Amino acid sequence: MWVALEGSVPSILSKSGAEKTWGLEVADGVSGGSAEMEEGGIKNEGVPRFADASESNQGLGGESWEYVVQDDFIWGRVFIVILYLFQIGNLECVGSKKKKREGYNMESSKWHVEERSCIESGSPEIEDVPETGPLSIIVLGASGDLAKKKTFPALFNLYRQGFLPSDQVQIYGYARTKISDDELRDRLRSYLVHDNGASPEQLDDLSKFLQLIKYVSGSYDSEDGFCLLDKDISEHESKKKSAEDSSRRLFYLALPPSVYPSAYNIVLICCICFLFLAGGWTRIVVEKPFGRDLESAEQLSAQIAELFDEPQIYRIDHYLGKELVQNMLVLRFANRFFLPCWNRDNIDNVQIVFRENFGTEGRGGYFDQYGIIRDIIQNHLLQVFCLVAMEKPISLKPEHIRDEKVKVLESVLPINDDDVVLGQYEGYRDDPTVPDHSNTPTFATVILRIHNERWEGVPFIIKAGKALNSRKADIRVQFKDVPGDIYKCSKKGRNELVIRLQPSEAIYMKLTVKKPGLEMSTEQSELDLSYRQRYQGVTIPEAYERLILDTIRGDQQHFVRRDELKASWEIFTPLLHRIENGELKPIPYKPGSRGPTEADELLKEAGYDQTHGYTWNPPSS
Ligand SMILES: NC(=O)C1=CN([C@@H]2O[C@H](COP(=O)(O)OP(=O)(O)OC[C@H]3O[C@@H](n4cnc5c(N)ncnc54)[C@H](OP(=O)(O)O)[C@@H]3O)[C@@H](O)[C@H]2O)C=CC1
Ligand SMILES: O=C1O[C@H](COP(=O)(O)O)[C@@H](O)[C@H](O)[C@H]1O
Repeated sequence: MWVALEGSVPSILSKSGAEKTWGLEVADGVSGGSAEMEEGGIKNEGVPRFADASESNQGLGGESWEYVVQDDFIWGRVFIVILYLFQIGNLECVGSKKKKREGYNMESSKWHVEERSCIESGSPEIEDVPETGPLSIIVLGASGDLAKKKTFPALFNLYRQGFLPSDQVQIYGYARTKISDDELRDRLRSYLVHDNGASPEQLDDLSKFLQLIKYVSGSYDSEDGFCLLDKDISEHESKKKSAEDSSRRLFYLALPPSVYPSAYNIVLICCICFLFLAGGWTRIVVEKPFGRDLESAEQLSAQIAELFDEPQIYRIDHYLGKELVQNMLVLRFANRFFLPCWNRDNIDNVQIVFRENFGTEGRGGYFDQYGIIRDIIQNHLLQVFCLVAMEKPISLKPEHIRDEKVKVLESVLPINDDDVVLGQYEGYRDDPTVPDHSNTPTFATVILRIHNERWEGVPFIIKAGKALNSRKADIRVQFKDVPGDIYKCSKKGRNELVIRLQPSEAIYMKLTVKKPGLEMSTEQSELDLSYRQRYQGVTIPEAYERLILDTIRGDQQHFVRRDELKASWEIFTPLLHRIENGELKPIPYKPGSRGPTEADELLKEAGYDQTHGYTWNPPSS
């Protein structure tokens, strides 16, 4: 007999045969329920759903896993969950609540705002729970690069600003590496404050913050480490909780994506009892790249959807946490200037550009499996593209915004090979972890074309490259020439709105003015909103800091929804497969250059008119 629990899968993954079985072996006697096969995978209906092994859920076509419970610890939890469910009485009711809560119509593959409003009122673990009470932040992969460079520093900054009060928060690092609490703290120290230049106050905060961190060593395919982790979390919760408090568990997967499926399992075991009994919430943050192409991304999405509700899943894209990316919708929709001219009648072309002046630097092995399109374009730049090109959402509700993002992604036409230039910097293959004949692009320019009323005919030129001549990311909206131009402005250059995402955040508008003096001549100048100058003394938060805070607050606006992810992979998968099949080859370029000259030619062909003799320099003070 097998029991499948909604959103909850017990311990121990063991590979099974051709069938995927989410189940938990229990004593005979419980029966009923059914597994329902729907698009994108299996949805568990009702909580819990009981099914014989013979009628267990069918696989998704990929690898299959069987969950088998191995110890009393889990048994205890299952028993408690069943008791709880009987206590609340109506199992069907819970199941339908879940369905509404998810708001995802599997038949049409669409999210429905109406249903999502049920989420707001009907999702106890997301909306109805006060955002107070013990908060456990669990960083899986705590020994890794992302954790030390981004996750823990972001947590430290949040702590310093009072968002992680020590009377509520405990931070856990989890990884296989066998180190002590203090060893992890020592590893992190230099990433949290600079050795020289830290104030006594910072150092004091640092030592208090480090005391909030505990480390648990364990694997993802046995329950030992997890049991320890869970025990610790439960102790923390019972110590810090008062009667009205709820428990909050945030799992941050700072792990290679290949580990995700087994990590979800661990996370679930951690949550199963507490979720039902303590009335708190569990959220899970997953990093990009989420899949390698449409099929693998959908498979990962189906796996995670079997275990968690969409409102619990935070697919992080740190570009969505950057100040000027977050400003994009404000700029577009809160300014009368831009509303009437943001369209094909006025805009000639749009560029979204990411450049780095260093190569893959020790990450060659990882990078070579993905390439620049998967590393930067399919996620970071495409998210920026959505914010530039989407229609105005009905409101600022996360679902309204994400609905518009999906719509514009779905309006992108298939990419034409003539609209692509790929490059690979010379020396990339010298990295011992990169194969000698690697066809992986480290540079790409791709033109996206949108088939809708606003943008028909306007090329969106998306460019990203490593080992180029500078490090910057910006959005460049180039306007058309002035009709009936009496000043011959177009000879000097077109109007451009530039949003400099980094470094030196700025928004500037290139425009034609009269050259000061006695003569009547024109020149290019700019209206310049340089953040450093305009917002002196204001610290711009790090992207991760902002996004982690959003996860604690339960705000999904700046996270990627499942259907967004699918639509983004639909755009790039055919191109990626052509590259993998060797149908498209990267052109070599010199490190420190602008990339292949063919990319500049493509830019010109697309209509971009470069302003010669004009450069914008960020103000020095
Ligand atoms: N690093 C970065 O700057 C960025 C990373 N990301 C994403 O963040 C995630 C983590 O990246 P990063 O920290 O660089 O990755 P790492 O390669 O540093 O891996 C993180 C940790 O995961 C554990 N790990 C590695 N391989 C396995 C395995 N096969 N099975 C179980 N555990 C494993 C290791 O810990 P241990 O051996 O101790 O268990 C390691 O310390 C990835 O999805 C990456 O794409 C996204 C943006 C930027
Ligand atoms: O996700 C990634 O982003 C970084 C660039 O991030 P940024 O915030 O410094 O612009 C990139 O270096 C890395 O290759 C990629 O995985």
